[in-house]
Amino acid sequence: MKYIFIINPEAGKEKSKVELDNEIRSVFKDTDFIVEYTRYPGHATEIAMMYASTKEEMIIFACGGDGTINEVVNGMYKYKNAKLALIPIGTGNDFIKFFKKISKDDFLNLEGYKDGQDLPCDLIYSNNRVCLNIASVGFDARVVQKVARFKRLPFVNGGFAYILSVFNSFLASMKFHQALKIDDTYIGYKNYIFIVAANGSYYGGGFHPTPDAKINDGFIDVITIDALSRLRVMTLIKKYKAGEHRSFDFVKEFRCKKMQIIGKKEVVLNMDGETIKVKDPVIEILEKQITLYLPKMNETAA
Ligand SMILES: Nc1ncnc2c1ncn2[C@@H]1O[C@H](COP(=O)(O)OP(=O)(O)OP(=O)(O)O)[C@@H](O)[C@H]1O
Repeated sequence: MKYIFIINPEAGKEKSKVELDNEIRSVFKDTDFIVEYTRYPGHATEIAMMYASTKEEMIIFACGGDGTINEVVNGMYKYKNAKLALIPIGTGNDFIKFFKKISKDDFLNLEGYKDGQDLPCDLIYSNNRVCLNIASVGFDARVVQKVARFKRLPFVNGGFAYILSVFNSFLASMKFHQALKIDDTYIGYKNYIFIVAANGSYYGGGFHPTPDAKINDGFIDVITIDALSRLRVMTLIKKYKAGEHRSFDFVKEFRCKKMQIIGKKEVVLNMDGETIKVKDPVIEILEKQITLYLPKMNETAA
């Protein structure tokens, strides 16, 4: 078995990359391991693909935040010889919050991977890309898209870019006029704030849109939020963050294998923090497409 560590030196701030590097060299010293550092956005996809396509049995460790996981998954998901492990040294690390019985410290403890366990996991597919966690269209996708733009400004770091982006998106129209196709059911045009298609259950720094979503059940959990006034949105954000929004009549839930978001114009589609502009995206589940390699724990993870 080969162990490939792909480290994003720009991710998060907590765990020092030097410390992680030393730990890898100490814990994995008697194994066949390689440590690679990303040098630019998108590089983790290239590295993961380069190794996974050799067809050798391997575990690829995505060391970073959710953006790094997304890049690594996109490079390796077609190759069954490669499993994915997660070392959450990013800022939000929302994907791993799905695992109630494995803490962030467990994921960070390299010793735990000597005797880990496999969990086949679904992926969400759209427009030649996959994501492990959550895809969305509407207000939150716009926020993600604008963060990247604000980050390019001088003296603007990630946190400030996020605040600027939320503020800016809040001032723009918050109505997205879309029709939906959920499996074979057509739902006519309506104004939404956003539409979330989830495999995992947390995103955006701890928001909990789909508390019942399971990463290995073969389904996409969809929630839609109808257009509301800005004041109403502000009063409800806390409930949305806590996952307590589902009883409101402006929230609808669906579970499906495939959906389409239909509109007159292109939409911004967010897939785990990566955004693309597309017309009428089809979003579908790829059942058990990837194997997660989880650190040792006492009970089953999902
Ligand atoms: N060497 C690099 N220089 C600049 N950016 C990089 C480099 N390597 C990777 N990136 C980019 O860094 C971005 C942020 O990474 P990531 O999402 O993993 O960390 P984070 O934002 O701290 O965590 P989270 O998404 O969990 O909040 C990714 O979009 C990735 O493309």
